[in-house]
Amino acid sequence: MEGIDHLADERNKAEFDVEDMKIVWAGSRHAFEVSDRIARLVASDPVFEKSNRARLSRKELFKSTLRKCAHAFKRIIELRLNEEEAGRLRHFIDQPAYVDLHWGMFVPAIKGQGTEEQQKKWLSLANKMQIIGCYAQTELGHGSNVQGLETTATFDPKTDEFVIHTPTQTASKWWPGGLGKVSTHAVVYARLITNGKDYGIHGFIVQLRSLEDHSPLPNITVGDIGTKMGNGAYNSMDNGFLMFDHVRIPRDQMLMRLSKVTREGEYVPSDVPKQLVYGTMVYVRQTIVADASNALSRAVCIATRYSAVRRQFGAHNGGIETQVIDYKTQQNRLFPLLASAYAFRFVGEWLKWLYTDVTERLAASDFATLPEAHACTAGLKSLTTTATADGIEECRKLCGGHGYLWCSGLPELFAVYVPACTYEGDNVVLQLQVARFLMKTVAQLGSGKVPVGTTAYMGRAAHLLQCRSGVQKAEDWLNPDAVLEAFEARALRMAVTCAKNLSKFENQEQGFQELLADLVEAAIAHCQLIVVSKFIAKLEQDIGGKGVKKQLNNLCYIYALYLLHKHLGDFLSTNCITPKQASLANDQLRSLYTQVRPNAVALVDAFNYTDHYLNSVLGRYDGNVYPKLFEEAWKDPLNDSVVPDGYHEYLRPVLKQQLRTARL
Ligand SMILES: CCCCCCCC/C=C\CCCCC/C=C/C(=O)SCCNC(=O)CCNC(=O)[C@H](O)C(C)(C)COP(=O)(O)OP(=O)(O)OC[C@H]1O[C@@H](n2cnc3c(N)ncnc32)[C@H](O)[C@@H]1OP(=O)(O)O
Ligand SMILES: Cc1cc2nc3c(=O)[nH]c(=O)nc-3n(C[C@H](O)[C@H](O)[C@H](O)COP(=O)(O)OP(=O)(O)OC[C@H]3O[C@@H](n4cnc5c(N)ncnc54)[C@H](O)[C@@H]3O)c2cc1C
Repeated sequence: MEGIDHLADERNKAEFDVEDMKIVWAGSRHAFEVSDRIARLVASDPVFEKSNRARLSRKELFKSTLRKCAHAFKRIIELRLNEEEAGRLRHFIDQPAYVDLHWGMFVPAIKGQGTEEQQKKWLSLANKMQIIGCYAQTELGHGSNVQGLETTATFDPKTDEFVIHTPTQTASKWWPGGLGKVSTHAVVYARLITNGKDYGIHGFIVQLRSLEDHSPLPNITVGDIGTKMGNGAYNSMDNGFLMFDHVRIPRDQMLMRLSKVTREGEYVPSDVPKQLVYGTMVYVRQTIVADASNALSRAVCIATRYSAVRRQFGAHNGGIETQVIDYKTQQNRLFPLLASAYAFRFVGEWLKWLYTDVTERLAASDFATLPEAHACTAGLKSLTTTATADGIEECRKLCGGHGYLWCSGLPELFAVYVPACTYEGDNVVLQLQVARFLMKTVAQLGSGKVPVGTTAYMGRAAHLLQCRSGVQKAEDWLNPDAVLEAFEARALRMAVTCAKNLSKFENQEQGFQELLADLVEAAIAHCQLIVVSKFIAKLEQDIGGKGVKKQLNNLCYIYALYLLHKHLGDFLSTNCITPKQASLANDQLRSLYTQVRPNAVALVDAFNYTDHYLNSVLGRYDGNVYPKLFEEAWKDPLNDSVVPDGYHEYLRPVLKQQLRTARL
């Protein structure tokens, strides 16, 4: 059976050019070529083997992670990989590690918040990995409430130093990745106190461990917070705790790009918005949105290929059974996830553009778009990670019993991914930031201030608050204007209803707390509109390749109509559509599923994942699932011996006892 492509028939059915779709998925030919080359490089290197991760103890897993990171760094230098290639290498190695935080948060925090002088000093060390850093913000007692952090950094003018201190147990840093066992340095967020006054949260570079023997420096207590969910999974990461007992650092280790403390201890506030101290989080949230499509597409690739291989029922007169992918229920669960993977890809591309744009504006002292960038990164991070975590679990169920096996690749993917709903901002807390932004925008309607960017639609409130959908037949739901109008009207009406209910409260903050659940739903409606509108905007671009645009068109409308169906209560209760129009949307959705069906396997092939990266018996490119499931089963340590360890001590006596009792 080796060498046979069990999915060849599926691939032959495709009505578009997969190679062209690969370019669209990657973002450009260049991006495709880099990813393809680096993925193969990783797959062919035995050090990056990962198929046995679940069987390693925590210590073995951690050591193997250190080995992989060291080997990766060696290869990066040997092959002179540039920043983009090195990033892809870490991505395809696919093992959470301290390097994610070093490159993903420590370096960006210094870039964003350090002065030029500080950048020169610290980045030259960090870029060569002569120091390794992490991002130490969250504490045992506070994560979401950043303003509630307790760690203090008190300026001592006598010695020109800050004294970093953990005043209570709840002030201990708790969670930072890479902190537990690896980082030599951290950007520590602490309350800045000078001349007896508390100036709130600021970032400080603090050395934690000796560069000679790696032992913690005096008055620093540091360690790993313990094993996390799932075998393998995120346990390769040393999330840590950290306590300071009056640790002294030079004044120039406060990150001083935004605000400063002078030699005399005078606090010089920033002339830019103080929220820029949160800049690293905005950056990372943007990368997490881009990453959501990676995780979801991976799960969807496994579930789609397996659904084409798997057959149940429907055989007549000894014929073959039905492929489970042909059941409409399977399609109704799987294809919206396939469409979501593509949708998140394109909204991720757009968000990257928005982030670059706001960064350029900030450099030119234009802060006008900062609130929108914060709302978009927070809201889309929340929306895409929630949908991806739920989507991975749905893919596991789509694979039936075998999906529950570790070798399906899905349990580990879920366990690694699901904390994305919490880290970098709890998903509910983040949607509430969007809600605050929306309430402000609604309050300004009619004031002459025209909403722009992702809230531009609110400027058409007069129309959107009273319009009725003009859809009369199922195909009308393929009209972008009809879809956009329905999503815009729903989002606006939900936001306006919240604003009206809010206005009934004398105390606005009290009202906000009372209406939290409705506000989150309004924020989600706004974020879903963004994703739908960016997918539609993508279709307006010049996309070449045989049949590619047609497929993307189908996926776009599956995404939109699936959301409409899922949130029908919103659309009906806000009178944006009628029950008849909802039913027509459903008819159109079923028709789209039929059109996507012959292309499904090719649409996941377009992700161009190697078998190494997928690490899934069910998602193998060749579809040769059953013999490989047996191979994996035989590898399990329980099958090392025919009679298990413990038989003589614990099984035999029980069996014998039962036998004796039966004879009596
Ligand atoms: C790291 C590698 C990345 C690679 C990713 C790809 C692969 C991923 C795979 C694996 C890697 C995983 C790595 C995980 C690492 C995880 C790291 C972390 O979790 S770090 C810690 C993150 N912590 C948080 O996110 C905390 C959440 N809380 C907050 O952000 C804030 O406190 C808040 C809840 C948003 C605000 O609280 P509050 O209302 O108290 O606000 P204030 O602080 O008083 O501020 C009020 C005004 O400021 C505005 N605001 C708030 N945040 C921002 C911002 N970021 N930018 C701009 N403006 C902001 C807010 O809107 C208020 O405005 P006004 O109303 O006053 O106008
Ligand atoms: C795997 C992982 C890696 C991490 N890595 C890092 C790292 O590298 N560096 C770092 O500094 N931190 C890190 N963190 C910490 C992470 O950022 C926080 O856990 C996260 O911000 C959530 O904060 P919390 O734990 O305080 O949750 P809490 O705020 O305690 O949330 C608990 C519950 O309360 C709800 N809630 C809280 N506030 C409100 C509110 N205002 N309104 C309504 N509901 C609310 C939440 O929705 C949630 O349901 C990591 C966490 C994890 C899980």
